[in-house]
Formats: sequence, structure tokens, C-alpha cells
Amino acid sequence: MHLSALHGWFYDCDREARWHENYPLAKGDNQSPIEISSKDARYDTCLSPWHASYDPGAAKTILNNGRTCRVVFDDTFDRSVLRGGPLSGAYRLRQLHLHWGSSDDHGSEHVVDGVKYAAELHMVHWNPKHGNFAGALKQSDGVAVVGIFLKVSEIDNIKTKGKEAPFQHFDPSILFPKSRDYWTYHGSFTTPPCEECITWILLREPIEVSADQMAKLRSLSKNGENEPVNPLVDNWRPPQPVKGRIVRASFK
Ligand SMILES: CCc1c(F)c(F)c(S(N)(=O)=O)c(F)c1F
Ligand SMILES: [Zn+2]
Repeated sequence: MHLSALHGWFYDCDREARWHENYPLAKGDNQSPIEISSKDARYDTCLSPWHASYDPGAAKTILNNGRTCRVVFDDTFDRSVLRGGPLSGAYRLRQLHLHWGSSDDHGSEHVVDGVKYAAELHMVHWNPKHGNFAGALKQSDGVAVVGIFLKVSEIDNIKTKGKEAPFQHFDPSILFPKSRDYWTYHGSFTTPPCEECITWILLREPIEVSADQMAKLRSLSKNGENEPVNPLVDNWRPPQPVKGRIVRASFK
């Protein structure tokens, strides 16, 4: 059976360029990620600060799904929510996951003034006014993803060393950088089916992770147990055409 018939999709080499063959939305006008040019971003004084109120008890499990490392949260009620910023209403935290490279000089999906970070953390929230996550995917205001860039520091950053903590009592807001400054634009999932339902909130200030934390991410495998080792690296989509979209900045 031809791979594409399994509706599988892959990141490596030109395969991202073929996603549209099974996922037509991948060629839409509001795709993510994009290149952020800070000089072209428009400072919008109407943008308010965003606020996350997360319940650490909502964290459930951490999973390697062969494409990323994902932590899922209980989103059956307004237990861990994001509000403010470009959003109207409270969006429920559903999951967080990461994208990273095979070396520290690349791995993020969004690129800022030509800079690729070692990794990019996505905190995925959905708008409960659309009933459930599947319904929210079909709405342009259905999903809000907070993107946080990861850069490798020389020193061990104690804050993120806690990533080893049991995820049952894990408050993802410890991952937020000091500054709340952000860029925001309307885009899509960066993986198939690439629905254009996302209000992106990209934090300007990266957080620091240690080299051995990056090594832990790179030690994950795409393959299942007892299968040939296939390192889980380079699970990022390259920047897509901006197509006239405006990126707004919450800062001057
Ligand atoms: C459907 C599950 C899912 C993803 F697979 C995904 F890659 C992203 S992303 N990289 O745009 O943040 C999501 F937001 C998301 F909800
Ligand atoms: Zn993502």
C-alpha cells in the first residue's frame, strides 16, 4: 500500500511539500509556521496582556506519539485556561508538545529575524464555545497556541530541570519566560490536517534549557519498542507564505 494511502505524513526532505496531496488545507492562505520579521510587526496598543491560570492537577500523562513528546491535560471543564491577549473568552489547555532539531542551530518552527531556535514549545488551547476540540478545529477562532522558543544555555537551568517531575503535578506556567511580550497572527496547525483555526501567540523571550535537556528530547525515538531505532528529531515544518497577513506585536 502506498504510504500516502495510509494518510501518513512525514517531515523529512521534500515530504512536507507533498502534505497537500492528502491534506489540501496545507496550501491555504493562513498556514503556519511563518517567518517573523520584528521590524514589520505592528505594535498594537489595543492588545491586552494574556493570562494563564493552570491547575497543576489537570496534567495527566506524557506521551511519545512517534512525532513529538506531548503532555495532555484534563480539558473537560474550565480547569486550566488562557485568556486575554488577542483572545475573547477563556480557552482550555488541552495539550503541550514540542518541535526540535537534530542540532542546536535549528528545530523551531517559527523563525524570528532569521533566527531558528533549538526547539519550540506549543501549548494548545481550544475555545469551549465550539463544544469540543473537534468542533473548534473547524472555526477560525477555535484554537489558541502559545509558542515558546527554547534556546540552549551553557548553565543548567534549574527551572526546567523539573521537567523530570511527575506530570501529575505539573504546572506548565513554570515554562513561561519572564516577559509576557508577544507577537500574534492568524494561522494554522503546523501538522496535517493544517486547519486554519489558530490564533498564534508567540512569546518574544525564549526560555533556556540545558544541553542535556535537549539531548533528552533528541534521545526520543519515532520507532516503537523492539523496532530499529529511528531518532525522533527534526519534527518541524518550515515557514509558509505570509500572504499579506499582519503580525501584531504587544510591545514597541
Ligand atoms: C491536532 C493536534 C495538534 C497538533 F498535532 C499540532 F501539531 C498542533 S501545532 N504544532 O500547530 O501546535 C496543534 F495545535 C494540535 F492541536
Ligand atoms: Zn506544534
